[in-house]
Amino acid sequence: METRKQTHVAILTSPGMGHIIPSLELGKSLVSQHDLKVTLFIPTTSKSPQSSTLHNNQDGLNVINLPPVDITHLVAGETSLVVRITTIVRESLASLRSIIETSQQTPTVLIIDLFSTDALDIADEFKMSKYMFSTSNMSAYAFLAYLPKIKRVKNNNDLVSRLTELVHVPGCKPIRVGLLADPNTGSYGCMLRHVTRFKELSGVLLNTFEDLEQETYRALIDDEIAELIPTPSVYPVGPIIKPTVGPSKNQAIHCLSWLDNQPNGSVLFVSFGSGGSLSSEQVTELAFGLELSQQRFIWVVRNPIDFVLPSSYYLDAGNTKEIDPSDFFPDGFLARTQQVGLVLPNWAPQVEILSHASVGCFLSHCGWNSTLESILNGVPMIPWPLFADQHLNATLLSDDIKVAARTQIPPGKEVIRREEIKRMIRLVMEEGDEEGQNLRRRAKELKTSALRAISIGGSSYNSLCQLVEKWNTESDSVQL
Ligand SMILES: O=c1ccn([C@@H]2O[C@H](COP(=O)(O)OP(=O)(O)O[C@H]3O[C@H](CO)[C@@H](O)[C@H](O)[C@H]3O)[C@@H](O)[C@H]2O)c(=O)[nH]1
Repeated sequence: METRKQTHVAILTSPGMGHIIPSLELGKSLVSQHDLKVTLFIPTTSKSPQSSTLHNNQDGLNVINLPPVDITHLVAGETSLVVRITTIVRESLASLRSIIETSQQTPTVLIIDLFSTDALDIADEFKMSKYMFSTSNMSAYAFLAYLPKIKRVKNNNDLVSRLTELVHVPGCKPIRVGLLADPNTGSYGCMLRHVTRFKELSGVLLNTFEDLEQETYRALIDDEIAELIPTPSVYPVGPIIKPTVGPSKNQAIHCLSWLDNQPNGSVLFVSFGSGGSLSSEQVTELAFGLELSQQRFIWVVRNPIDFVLPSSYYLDAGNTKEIDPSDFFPDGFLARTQQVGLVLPNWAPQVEILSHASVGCFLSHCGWNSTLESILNGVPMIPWPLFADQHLNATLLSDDIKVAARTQIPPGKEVIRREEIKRMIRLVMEEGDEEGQNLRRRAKELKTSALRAISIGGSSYNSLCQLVEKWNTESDSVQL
């Protein structure tokens, strides 16, 4: 009997670990659980980190780093990250097209991410079905899908005032416009261009699960509301998170063995995602806040945004030193906290840390991957949003899902003071605090419900099966 050819799915992610990591995990799961053939395309620049760290050792999954593109002349002076990322993707499309054109088995499905909608033209050319993998939460997606419906503004003054305007996306909690798409930056127009192409998609895979965002999910599948939010079919398929990621072995062993020696639930993990940095003043306050809280901690530290490297750094020929926290920490901080704290420069094996029994709380910038990783490991959070969807995620976690402390982070660029940081940490970490107990209980419940969603027969598992079946049927008919 002739065996059917595996369905070939292409995934195009925009560069940035927050998108690459979940896209890779989606690819792995389509290969290992659903027997598809997957090619993941990653646009790069000469400055891109080597994604060989992304553990690709699976038959059926091909990870292709597209040739590096140079966008410096195209975005000179442009500060918007969204515009930069969009440009990198757009400049990589010629390479993507030629790889697809010459591939032995043309993919029948193309899954893009939010910043890759320009690739939909290639999908049209090669008659591939068009899907998007949204790496953020469902409310963010609903908001973006609704964006074209929001009345356009006339001038710059209007733009500024709209930052704080509440948008009532049907069926969802009101969202401040500026939280997701700052109309004062180039990102707004660029985002609008991406979201107006959502209507071309056959479906959107969301890295979340039904039980986590029930209200929004109901709105998105409600026929009446669908008239108002121009969105294709949605498929919550998450949490899709990575099991491990690229730290050097020594670093992993060191921090994990340090955790082995700490009591259960006693360590606060502090990290701001793949690119988040604080100001020097804020780093100082956080250091003192940690010290005042008298809790154990692991802190993944980056050079502060406004930090000027010491002159010795430039004088040192061939300097490979990337970061030395003692250059910017308060005097004596490392010595005073060495019995209780571990400072890791730049990067840590986050998932391993979060899954360790000694970790009791995650102080996080609330990137959606970090959020899902915390949820899947039953760890309550202290939200410290910095940019993009993170404020929205933080509100969701504190007010709706109730797995994160309610923080009093001042609006704008104000600094969070050490006393407030100490208060938040103690609230979650100390045994006796009722609010902390509730958060820990809720974190356990969510872990159970997240695990249920991705297990065989669970809502996310079924959603993905439904899609795969559709893709297989379509692919079979192409091959006939
Ligand atoms: O030291 C580190 C730091 C990060 N990570 C991993 O890197 C990923 C980071 O992703 P995320 O938590 O989502 O943060 P960002 O990198 O900031 O992600 C971008 O993309 C996300 C998904 O769209 C958005 O929610 C964020 O706001 C946006 O900044 C996670 O898997 C982490 O486990 C590590 O393994 N070690």
